[in-house]
Amino acid sequence: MASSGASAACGRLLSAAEAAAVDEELFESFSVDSLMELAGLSVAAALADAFPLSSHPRPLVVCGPGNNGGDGLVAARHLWHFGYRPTIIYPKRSQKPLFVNLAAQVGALGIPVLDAMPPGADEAHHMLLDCVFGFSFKPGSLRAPFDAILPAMAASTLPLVSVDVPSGWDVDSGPAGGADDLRPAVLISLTAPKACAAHFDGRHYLGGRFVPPAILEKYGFTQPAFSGAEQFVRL
Ligand SMILES: NC(=O)C1=CN([C@@H]2O[C@H](COP(=O)(O)OP(=O)(O)OC[C@H]3O[C@@H](n4cnc5c(N)ncnc54)[C@H](O)[C@@H]3O)[C@@H](O)[C@H]2O)[C@H](O)CC1
Ligand SMILES: [K+]
Repeated sequence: MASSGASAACGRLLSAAEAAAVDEELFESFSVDSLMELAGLSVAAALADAFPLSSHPRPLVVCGPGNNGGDGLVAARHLWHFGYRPTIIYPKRSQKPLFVNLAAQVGALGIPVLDAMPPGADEAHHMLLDCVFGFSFKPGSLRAPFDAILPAMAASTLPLVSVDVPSGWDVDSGPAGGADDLRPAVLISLTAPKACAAHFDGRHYLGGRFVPPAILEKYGFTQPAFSGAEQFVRL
C-alpha cells in the first residue's frame, strides 16, 4: 500500500501538535527510555525487513540532537546485535544522562561515532538511516551543523530510510520543494504517520507498538494489526 493509504490504514494522519500531545500523554506513565527503546527496536526491525543483512550490512546512521536522534542510537545498537555493522554520525551530543548512556552503549560495541559525514561514505555504506529530526522540527533556516549534513544526505546516492519524519520536511505540510529536500525510499513512522506522510509514496512502515487503546481512541487514530511478535507493520 502506498502512503496515500497510510491515513486509511491508521484512521488519519497526525499534525505536529497532535503528535507532541500524544507523546506527552504517553510520558505520563512511560519513561522516555522505555519508549525510545521500543521505538528504536521497531526501527531496526523495519530496516532489516527493507534491507536484509545479507545484502546491506553497513548502515550509516545520522543522529540529530533530540529524541529522533536517540531512536537512531538505539536502532544502531539493535542493528549491531542483528549482525549489521553500522557507523553513526552524531555531531550534537546531548549531555542528558539517557543520551550519554546510549552513546556509551554503542561505543562499547565498537560502533564508530563520528561528527560529520565521512569522505567516501557512499562507497563504504549500504544505506542512510535518517534520525536527524522528528516531529519537533521547526521549519526555517537550519542551524549548524545540520545546514551542511542535510544537503549532504540529499546528495547521497545511498537509499535513504527516514525515521518518523523525513528530516527537514515541515511535519504538517511536507517538503519545501527544493533540491535539498530529502527523498526517502523508506519511511518508518512511529506511533502514527504524521501529516507530511501524505507527500511520501515509497515503502512505508509503522513502528511503535506500545500505544494503549485509550490514547488511540482519544486522538481518533488506529494502528493496523501487528503480526505475531512483530515490532512493525507495512502500511
Ligand atoms: N511517540 C513516539 O512514538 C516516540 C517518539 N520518539 C521520537 O521522538 C521524536 C521527537 O523528539 P523531540 O526530542 O521532541 O524532537 P526532535 O528529535 O524532532 O528534534 C528536536 C531537536 O531539533 C532541534 N531543531 C528543531 N528545528 C531545528 C532547525 N530548524 N534547525 C536545527 N535544529 C532544529 C531542536 O532544537 C531540538 O534539539 C519523534 O519524532 C520520534 O522519533 C521517542 O523516541 C519516544 C517514542
Ligand atoms: K527523521
